[in-house]
Amino acid sequence: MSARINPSILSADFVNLQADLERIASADLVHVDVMDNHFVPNLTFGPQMVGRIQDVSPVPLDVHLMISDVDRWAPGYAELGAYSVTFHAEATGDPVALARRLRSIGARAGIAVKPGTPIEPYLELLPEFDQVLVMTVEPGFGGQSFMPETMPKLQALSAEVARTGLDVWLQVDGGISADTIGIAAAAGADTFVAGSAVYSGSDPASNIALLRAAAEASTHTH
Ligand SMILES: O=C(CO)[C@H](O)[C@H](O)COP(=O)(O)O
Repeated sequence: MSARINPSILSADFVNLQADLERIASADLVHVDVMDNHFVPNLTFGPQMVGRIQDVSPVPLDVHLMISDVDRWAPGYAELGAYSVTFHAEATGDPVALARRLRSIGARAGIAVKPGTPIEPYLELLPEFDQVLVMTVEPGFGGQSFMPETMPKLQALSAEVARTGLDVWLQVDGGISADTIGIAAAAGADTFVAGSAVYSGSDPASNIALLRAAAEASTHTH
């Protein structure tokens, strides 16, 4: 497996964002955390800012919407050219309709689940999605500890992907570091969001390489 590493710009310097985007040019995608201070108790930015990130980013955008009223707002992120748009299962009554809308605009459609949300209702819907994001912390803030109790959800998803042969990426987000990435990879994740672990220290490119190697080593072992 080739592990995808998507740095989260929640840990970047918002005042020097263009420079911090250029420092992660070796990443697969840039993970863009949109928060509305309603769905989660934190606030980042909206479509205008994401549009400018899209203009200058050296890698395509993996937009993670931690917002309410997602049926209204998500299509706009696809329209501005995001490579993928992920919304929370908890924020919509009709995830299939929204995923179809995102795909019709040209974005990859992703569905995310908080740590307390079961994955079983979504397993049979997998053909409707390009990626599933299993949150490994409560969404809202960077720098939290990885929750290993979320791993059975990845194992269930991974088994379903293997059974069906679908090309659905399995993403984890929260507390991913060189110490924890192998746990998620062994459980079936192939796409890894990391904020603190990428932007801590002076060399994000080395951190990305370290995370990629740790994920791939664990996948080959298991
Ligand atoms: O979605 C997020 C928070 O809700 C962030 O992407 C995530 O927390 C990344 O931060 P870290 O790697 O430091 O845990």
